[in-house]
Amino acid sequence: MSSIKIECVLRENCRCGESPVWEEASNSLLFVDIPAKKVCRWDSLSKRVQQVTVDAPVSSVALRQGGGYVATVGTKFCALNWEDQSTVALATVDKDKKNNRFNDGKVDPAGRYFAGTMAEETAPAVLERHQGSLYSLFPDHHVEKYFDQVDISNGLDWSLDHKIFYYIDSLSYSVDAFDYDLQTGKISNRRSIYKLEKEEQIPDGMCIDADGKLWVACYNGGRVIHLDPETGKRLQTLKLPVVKTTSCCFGGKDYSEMYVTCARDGMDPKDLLQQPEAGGIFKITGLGVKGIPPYPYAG
Ligand SMILES: O=C(O)[C@H](O)[C@@H](O)[C@H](O)[C@H](O)CO
Ligand SMILES: [Zn+2]
Repeated sequence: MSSIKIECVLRENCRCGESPVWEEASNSLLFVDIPAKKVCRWDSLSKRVQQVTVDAPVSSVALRQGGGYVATVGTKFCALNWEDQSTVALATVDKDKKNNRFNDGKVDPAGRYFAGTMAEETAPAVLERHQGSLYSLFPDHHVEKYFDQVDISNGLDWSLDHKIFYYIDSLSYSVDAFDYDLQTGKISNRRSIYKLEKEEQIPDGMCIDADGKLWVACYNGGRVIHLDPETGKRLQTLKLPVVKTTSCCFGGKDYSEMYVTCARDGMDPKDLLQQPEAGGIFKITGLGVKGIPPYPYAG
């Protein structure tokens, strides 16, 4: 019998922590604080955090084949050199939409960096609707656009056989699936596989586990829900002591631990007093399921 343990391992006071990614080579968790324009790297052994500050909101980070990282900064896909703290733009999207920025992003099993955009928020989940699009940066640095009319482009991952792409547009309150062609990176046949219940609030970041099941962080819901994408059933709910849970990934030894990010922005002083760990990094152990390593960007 495994017993689930949920603990805050880092009190980072992120305004909006997001995009947790495990880097096995350094035993570290990478994540971003979007409005603070920071990419952070928490060493799970030394418990120290390093950070790189960039010049625009940074909404996701990913590993890069051959070393270093890639990140979505403002409306740019960028390469990030940790040593000299420099970023180099690889491509820019939404040039005609000055109020847009990237949001969540993740690399597909073939090494393409997928990320979507949204209009900048005036308050959490308050924004001009339908301004976002979903894109991917191919290894040769060209960008493909999949669709527009997105509200808040969020969680994404791929099935273990690479034949399905899972995607969340937060304000649809739905987890969607597409058929996925790994060779071409094309998506088709969009359908909903899970509609959130009212108390689950807003679906945000997401990851897949080694059994092919999904874990979805629920913003304002203070939880991560465990979904079976084949039956559309919720299998489990993990409740956290913070309400603005934003994303999750597996990491640690053999990817047996789950890491969860969360936000502080949008909380009033009373809530912040009651949730002193808001904006921190949570580790969940004893889930009895493992994750899979993140794919590195191949360009
Ligand atoms: O992290 C994100 O995905 C958005 O940038 C955040 O602002 C919130 O999560 C969003 O408001 C919830 O819908
Ligand atoms: Zn998000």
